[in-house]
Amino acid sequence: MTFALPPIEAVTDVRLEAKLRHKIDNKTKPVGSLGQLEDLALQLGLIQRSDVVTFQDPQMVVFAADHGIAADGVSAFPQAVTVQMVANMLAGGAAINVLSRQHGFALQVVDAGVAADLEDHPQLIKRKIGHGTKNICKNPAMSEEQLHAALQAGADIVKSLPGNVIAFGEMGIANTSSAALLLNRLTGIALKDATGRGTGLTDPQLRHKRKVLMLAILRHPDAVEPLQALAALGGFEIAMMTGAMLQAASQRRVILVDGFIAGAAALVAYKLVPQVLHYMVFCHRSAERGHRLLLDHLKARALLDLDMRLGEGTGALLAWPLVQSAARLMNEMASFASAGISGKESVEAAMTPP
Ligand SMILES: O=C(O)c1ccc[n+]([C@@H]2O[C@H](COP(=O)([O-])O)[C@@H](O)[C@H]2O)c1
Ligand SMILES: Cc1cc2nc[nH]c2cc1C
Repeated sequence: MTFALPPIEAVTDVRLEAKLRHKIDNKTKPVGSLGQLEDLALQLGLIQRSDVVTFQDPQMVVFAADHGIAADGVSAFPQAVTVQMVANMLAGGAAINVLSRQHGFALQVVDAGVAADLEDHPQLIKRKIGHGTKNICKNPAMSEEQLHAALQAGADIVKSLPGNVIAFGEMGIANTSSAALLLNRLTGIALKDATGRGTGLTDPQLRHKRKVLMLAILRHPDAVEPLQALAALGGFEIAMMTGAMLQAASQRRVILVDGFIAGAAALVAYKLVPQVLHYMVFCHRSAERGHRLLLDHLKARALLDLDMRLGEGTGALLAWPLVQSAARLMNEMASFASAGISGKESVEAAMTPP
């Protein structure tokens, strides 16, 4: 089975963009004074092809999987934490549960490739591609067949979910290693700079991680195209998020991107279909070293910078009130004309000698 890249429309409607800019610029505020929220309002309007932005049934999806490279001591935590944290999420106790409840997001957890098997649960979507990836220091993470199955599963999951906003999070011990390797391979950013402390490595542990990742990258010299790199260096959750993001964009849904690992999936999706970027809101900048460089590469600016590095989708949901505010400001704020407020033209006229 080969995953067919879904068609994604660019949101470049010049007339609509002019209309939206006019609406935003004529609101009762100095032009540009709502800063990044104005760009966000414009983006939301372009995605929804309307100057009134509405959100329905927001979805939070956490993709979980294990990584063979965890055996090489690249994470501060053991592989078993992946399944344990999935169980915590299904019991309602993880940070992402708290934030999903707070912000009214329906939460689903996807078993994309957790090493252990999980019991059925109403919030668990079982799409296991394998029991963890192979150790990428020795082998490609997954076969081509597994890669395409993961991309397709991600797209299927999005198709099965309602709503027009979807937030992407993940859980997978050692997945900052895959994210760093993908960042290096797809952008040329130095591996040393792409590699960070993840769940909290000490200095000597970080040095060890860098050595291990150098071996891993040298093991896959030919995996240069995005899909080849994803199969060789990625993870089941990263590949599934990539397919899911592409599908979400093809359905013109707003994509809320969490931290470094969700960002790596976004990067792969962008390298496959650049227009996908129009649908993405980069919600926060993680403390993980490579995330800043990843966002710079995408010329993206995140909404929040709170030194967070948890993953799960937590940064995405913390930014949600800002996304809602951008929409409401666009929808509800008065214009100079409707409020009867003088524009700066009257001052300019007074300053011009008759
Ligand atoms: O989202 C981030 O930016 C982020 C940064 C560092 C760590 N994490 C989370 O921590 C795990 C990966 O860290 P590590 O050290 O095991 O590679 C994984 O479960 C991620 O959700 C997440
Ligand atoms: C406890 C814990 C919770 C997490 N949530 C996402 N990644 C995580 C990694 C660890 C180690």
